[in-house]
Parts: sequence; structure tokens; C-alpha cells
Amino acid sequence: MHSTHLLLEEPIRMASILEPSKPFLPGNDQDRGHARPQIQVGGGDRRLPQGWHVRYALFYCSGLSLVLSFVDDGRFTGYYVVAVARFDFSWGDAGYHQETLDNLKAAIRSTQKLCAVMLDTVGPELQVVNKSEKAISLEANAYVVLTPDQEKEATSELPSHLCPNAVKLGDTIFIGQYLFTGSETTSVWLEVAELKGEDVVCIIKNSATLSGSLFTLHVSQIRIDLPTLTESDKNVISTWGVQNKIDFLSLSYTRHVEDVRQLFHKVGDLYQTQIFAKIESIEGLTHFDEILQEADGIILSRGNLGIDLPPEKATNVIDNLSLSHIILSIVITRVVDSMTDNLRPTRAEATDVANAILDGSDAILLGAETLRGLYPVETISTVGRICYELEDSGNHESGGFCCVCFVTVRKVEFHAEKVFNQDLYFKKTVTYVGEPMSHLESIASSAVRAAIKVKASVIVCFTSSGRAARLIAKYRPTMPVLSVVVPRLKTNQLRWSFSGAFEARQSLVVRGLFPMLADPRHPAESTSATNESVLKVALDHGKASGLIKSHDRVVVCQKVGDDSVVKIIELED
Ligand SMILES: Nc1ncnc2c1ncn2[C@@H]1O[C@H](COP(=O)(O)OP(=O)(O)OP(=O)(O)O)[C@@H](O)[C@H]1O
Ligand SMILES: CC(=O)C(=O)O
Ligand SMILES: [K+]
Ligand SMILES: [Mg+2]
Repeated sequence: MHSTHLLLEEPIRMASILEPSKPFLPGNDQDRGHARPQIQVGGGDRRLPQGWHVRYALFYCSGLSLVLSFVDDGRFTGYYVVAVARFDFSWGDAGYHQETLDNLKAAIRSTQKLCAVMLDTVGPELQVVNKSEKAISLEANAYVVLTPDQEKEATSELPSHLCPNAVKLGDTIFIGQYLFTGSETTSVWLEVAELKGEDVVCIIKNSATLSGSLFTLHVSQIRIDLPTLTESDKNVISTWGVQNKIDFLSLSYTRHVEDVRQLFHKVGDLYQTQIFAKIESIEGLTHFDEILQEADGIILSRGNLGIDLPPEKATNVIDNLSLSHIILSIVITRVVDSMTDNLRPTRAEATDVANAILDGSDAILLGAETLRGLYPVETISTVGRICYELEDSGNHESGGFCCVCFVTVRKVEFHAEKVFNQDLYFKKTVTYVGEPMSHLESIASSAVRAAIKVKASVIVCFTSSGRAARLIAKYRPTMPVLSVVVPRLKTNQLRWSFSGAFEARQSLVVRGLFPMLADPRHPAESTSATNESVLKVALDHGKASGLIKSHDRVVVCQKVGDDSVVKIIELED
């Protein structure tokens, strides 16, 4: 009965609040000890806007994941688990990003851990350039003019590319650095008061001092008449993106399904790259269902959404999208802005993180907090502890989240039996999928059901395309899924190569999946002899990383000959 269920659940929740918090940091001291300085990332770069804090980052490995640690003045300050590194071309040039990426690649080689790379485009973003970098003081109730004259020094006139025809009296305009600083005091809100030839005269709604050389300009609910993929984005993708074989492309300001379709044509060389549609406006939300059909994942860019939507509408975007029905990876941005300058998040932010997880999102993307924040490590650990508190696994390595180099956090797995209602989520997903189920879907859901019933510590799934493992993760099992990617030999008539590496890295963004690459010397045909030897390697890997212990039960999903099987194995030692 539902009421009994509720009654049972409540005291457990209360107990979990009164218990001491679980220690958070993944890995252990031994890892930390041996791990120290391997590679440096970033480091006092001139190209960063004035006043930004840059830390040295070191990579090392802990268990299954690549870990990024920060050092401040030579002092170890903590570490992140890296799953996907986001390279945001809204700031920094290709050279700057290449330096970071080269370091990351070296870290991947030396730690032998997977980490995916995401290129984030600039898109139709209007920017105000402050060439002199002198601080601009704006007083509430005074006027400011947006002028097309780019030669004007930014003072009470701000050079902008905003076309007066695009706006009307009363429109709301945002100018500032909030989107990349996370700090509200670095931005100003304006209201269009007069249209005078090429100029847009605005009344200033809040006093602010704009400092720095670059500000974002966003007009609420106005379509900017620029292509979603600009010429400079295309150039970066076809050079930097292609050379670095990027795993993900984040298409900023995706407004329509055509934006995604066109991108597929334009990035022909990146046929393996997955496209994440970044939804940052009402227009994108309006076409959400169509965009879902074409994109490989969704980034709910709540920074821009929060500017485009009035506050009362911005609150329940995640709720209304009903994530349990969505099979693609869902990434949520802007969770703990205030931690950019503060040691602790606000109560509202902490609740927001928990809700994003409970709603079923796959990943959390941090921005300013890790890019220029004063407390990147505390941010990661706070967000991690919130995720972790929802879990019941007792396993650090599988619990918590991963961070995406400087910028993005991904929580990989949480065993939210206490708070996350897996049972309900499972049932909803089964109902949504409907009947008859495809064979693979039925195998995947059965594997999750069996693993829960026998209290398996992991599900091991063999896959080549990654499809089977993703389907299992979709049912949000309460244990990690070790996705064993078995390479396939392929040819383009000129040379042989193996598939699998892209597939493995791309599944890093799926909640609960831990990909590993099987040895290419194992043929992809699923004979029982190869299955056995690959399984042994996978189990050893699971044991070495602390996911699997002696006498644990493990559910294995694989093909034997032509038959898909789900088997339960009981380990001896
Ligand atoms: N190399 C393998 N050895 C054993 N079983 C496998 C292997 N690859 C996939 N399977 C199993 O085959 C079934 C189909 O899974 P999946 O779709 O991921 O495989 P795939 O080989 O990548 O297929 P496709 O190419 O059709 O996408 C699943 O039960 C999966 O566990
Ligand atoms: C990250 C980002 O682009 C946003 O939240 O708007
Ligand atoms: K961007
Ligand atoms: Mg944005």
C-alpha cells in the first residue's frame, strides 16, 4: 500500500539527517600520496580576463576515474573526479584551450583513465567589448545607450551589435558577466526606453559596476538573427575539433531541431562526435520535443534560461520536462553560483542540487565556480556531498559525481535508496517504454531487476556500440554498471582500426556507467571462451577499483552465440 510505503520511508529519512555525514572525498590517502604532481594545467595565463584566479591543476587517478586536483600556491587543496572536460570557446582562444587539452591528454595517458572532451560553441551570443577595460559605473534610473559604433569607448554608451529593429519598448536587456562569473553584482538589467535611429536607449534598473573587457548581452525572449553556428564556430570545429577528435559538441543556443540537423551536415569530419543541444532560451524550450529526437544529449543551460524566463517560470523547468521519460543524457548547469565567492552555498542552491538529482538528471555542469571561483575544491566537495548524502552505497568510488575539468561536474552514480525512489523510477520507465518491448530493452530491464533482487554489487554489461549499457543505465539501477566495451575491427578500405574508444568515452556522461575498454585482441564474436576471458578482466578491474569484493553477486549481461543472456554469478574470492 502506498501509505505504508510513505510511513516506512519517513523515519529512515529523518534518521539519515541525524546521522553524521558520510566522508566524501573519493579515493583514499594512499591514492593521494602516490599521486601527486604529474601534470600541470592552466597556470597564470595572461589571456584570462583580469582578476580571474587560475590554479594549477594536477591529474592523477583514483580507482575507476581520472581525478583532477587543485594546488594553490603549491598547497594541495583537494580534487575532482573528471569525466568530461568542457572547453568553452566563449572565452579563450584555440591555443589556450589546446594547452589545457594537451595536459589532459597526457594525464589520460599516464593514468590510463578515460576522460571525454566537449567543445562548447559561442553561438549567436551578443557580446559587449570594453576595449579600455576601465570599469563602467551604471546608476539605477539613469540612461545608457547601446550604440552600433564599435569604436566608441564603453561609458554611458555601450558599443553593441544589437539591432534596434529586434527590440521594442519595454524589453528587458541583460548586460554583464554573471554568465561567466556567477556573480550577480557584475551585471546590469536594462529596460528599452527609446529607439533612436541606430541607438537603443535604455533605463538602468540596478546600479552596477561592469569591470573587465567582455560582457554578454541577452535580450529576454528575443530571437537574435544570427545563425546558431557562426562562421568562427565552424572554423573552430573544423580545425580544433577535428584535430582533437572531440567526443561531444555542445551546441550553444540551440533553438530548433534544424540547428542540430545542420550541424550534422557541417561537421562531416566529426561523424563520431555526439551533439549535445544546449537549451538556453524559450525558443529552445518550445521546440524541446523535436530537438530531443535529433540530439544525443541535452544541456539545460539554466544561466541563460534564467535570463530569458521570468523567475516564476524558471523555477520548474526540470520538473516540467519529466526527465524519467527522456533517454538522452541530461546535463544541468548553474547549481551553486554563490560558491564562486563563498565557502557555502545558499540553502536554495543546496536544495536545487538535490532536486536536480532526484528528478533524474545525468550530470551537473559547474561553470564559474571551478573556472574562476575562489573555492573550486569546496564547491566540488559540497556538491559531491549533497549527491552522496542521497546515496546508500557506502562505496566512495561509485558514489558521488565526477567533475569535468575546471568546469563541469558529473555525478556518476548514486544509490539513492534512502531518498531517490528507484522503484518508482523503474516502474515509470517500464510504463513509458510500453509493450511489446524490444529484446534488448527487455534484457536491460531484466538485468536491472535481477541485480536489485539479488543485491548485486555491479552489473557488468558487454557492448560494442554502448547501446546495451545505456539501456541498462536508463532504468537507474542502484548499483554501478561496468560497461565493457569490446572493440570491433573496422576498415575504410585503406586501413584497419578499432571502434570502441569513442563509445566508451561518450558513455562517461551517462549516470551510473563506468566504461572500460576490453583488449582488442579479444575478437568481438561472442564465443564462450572469449566471453569468459573478457569477463575475468572486467571482474579484476572491478575488484582493483573497489567496486567488487569477494563473495559479491554480479549480474552479467552478454551475448553467448546468438543468444542474449542475463546471468547472476556469485564470486568466491
Ligand atoms: N562482444 C560482445 N560479447 C558478448 N556479448 C556482447 C558483446 N557485445 C554486445 N554484447 C551483448 O549483445 C547484446 C546487444 O548489445 P549492444 O546493442 O550493445 O551490442 P552491439 O554489439 O554494440 O550491437 P549493435 O552493433 O547492434 O549496436 C547485449 O546483450 C550485449 O550485452
Ligand atoms: C552554462 C551556460 O551556458 C548557462 O548556464 O547558460
Ligand atoms: K559557450
Ligand atoms: Mg549559456
